[in-house]
Amino acid sequence: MVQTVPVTRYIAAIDQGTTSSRCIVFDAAGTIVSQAQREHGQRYPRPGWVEHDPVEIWHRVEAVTRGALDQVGLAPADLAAIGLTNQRETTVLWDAATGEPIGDAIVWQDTRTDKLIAELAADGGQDRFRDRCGLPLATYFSAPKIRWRLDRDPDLRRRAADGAVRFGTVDTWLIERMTGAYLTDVTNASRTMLMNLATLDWDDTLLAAFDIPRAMLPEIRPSSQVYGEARPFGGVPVAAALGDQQAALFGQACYSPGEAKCTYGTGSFLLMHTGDTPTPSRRGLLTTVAYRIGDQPAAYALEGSIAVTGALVQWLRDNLGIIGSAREVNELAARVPDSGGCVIVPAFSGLFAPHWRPDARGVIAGLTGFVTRDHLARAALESTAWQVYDVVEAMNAEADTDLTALKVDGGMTASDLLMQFQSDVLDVPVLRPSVSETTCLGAAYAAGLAVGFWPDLDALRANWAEQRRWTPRMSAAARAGGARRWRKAVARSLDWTD
Ligand SMILES: Nc1ncnc2c1ncn2[C@@H]1O[C@H](COP(=O)(O)OP(=O)(O)O)[C@@H](O)[C@H]1O
Ligand SMILES: O=P(O)(O)OC[C@H](O)CO
Repeated sequence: MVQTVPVTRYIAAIDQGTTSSRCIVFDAAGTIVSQAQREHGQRYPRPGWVEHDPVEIWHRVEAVTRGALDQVGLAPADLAAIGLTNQRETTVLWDAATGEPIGDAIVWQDTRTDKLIAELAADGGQDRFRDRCGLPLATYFSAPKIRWRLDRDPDLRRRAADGAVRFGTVDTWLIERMTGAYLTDVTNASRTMLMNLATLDWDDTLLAAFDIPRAMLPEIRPSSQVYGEARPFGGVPVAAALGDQQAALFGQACYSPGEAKCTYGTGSFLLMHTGDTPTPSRRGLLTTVAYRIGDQPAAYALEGSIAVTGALVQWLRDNLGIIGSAREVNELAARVPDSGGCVIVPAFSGLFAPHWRPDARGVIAGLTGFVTRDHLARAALESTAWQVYDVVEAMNAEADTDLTALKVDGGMTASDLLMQFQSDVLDVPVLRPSVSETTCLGAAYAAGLAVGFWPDLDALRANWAEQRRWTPRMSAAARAGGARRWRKAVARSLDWTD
């Protein structure tokens, strides 16, 4: 019998995130073979504005992809496919003929569209488009960012209507650079506020409400499908794209209704798989597409998006200087048994899920002469857990079934204190997998499925292994007392801006 020796044995996943781009090469067991990472610049031209240079992002992506291959002496021919995952909602415009960006990308955190959002919400309320796109009116999503650009440049609007200007989320921008194809994956499209969740196509009512021409939008495609050949990387098939939070859900093998993960980074994002029909939310969660594999029906998720979690730790480091590194927050917090009655609500850019209150601003409540920087460090970590608690409460009520365990990933899961406190306040086990790079892993899985590198979801599920588990230790009375104090602090953060 003649044995065939496979010549391509790896999948590369590119994760283009808010602060950095990374590329991780995985083998068939889902084990990391190599990785490279590079940061890109954050531009803050005015208060509340956040921009990225799309060309710089592309150069970082090129560099990390080559870097990850070079580290272990791999050539593009050793790859079966490339999978892409990306920061979501961030809005790029470029010239259809030249491919050159028109201005910088407007990042998801940017709040310049707050007046436009207030005007749109004045006519029908914040939830007026929820039944179509699953999202509340918020500065977070792409549609208001596109509209802001078109409103300020009549010539741009005219060219956009003629198809001479292209809009894309970061997946679209990078896929066009790699393959020449102009398309978006359905999970990214579901974050624009322009896609209808039922038809999975651009929605004429939403396009009219935001005054955005269809001619400037890409074709919506499944998340796992060969899109084209990556010309700068030896023609390897680009075979998946997913928003980064959906990719983490996929990498955590949450393939059945009720399975959930939370990714703790700059912000934190909890997604629960809800099956193959969209579940509407009446409690401030987002209804979003989880993934779509080829021509199979799409899977949907409920999402609780929290804008500021790890960013608060960075703020303690960079703005207050009470810690020298993110890791140090744990050393301070561990010196005290509790936060000394102090509660931080880090509503730096309003509160996202489940409150959606752009008028909120950060507060430190309960200050007394007793409170030290150790208590502040502890309160900072606890604020992450309480924000996730709010989202889980909404999720339980919405899904009509209580979460029984939470899979976690992301940079903040390095904090043992936070993970224990999270398990305590949620009263469920918190599980961290052996491969913590779930975002890249999810993109690799989706690409691998498209090219037959992995046969099916069962094979991917078999790769998931628990590395660490935290179980609840807190009394019900302590949990209830903490929740009460948290709710009072949240109430004090509201109605701050005019
Ligand atoms: N040991 C730690 N304890 C607490 N927070 C941490 C720790 N290490 C990193 N962080 C926080 O986690 C975030 C980085 O996580 P990461 O998953 O890389 O984020 P992102 O993908 O959003 O850039 C930073 O905001 C940092 O403050
Ligand atoms: O790039 P991250 O990890 O900060 O994720 C950003 C989210 O996709 C925003 O919705």
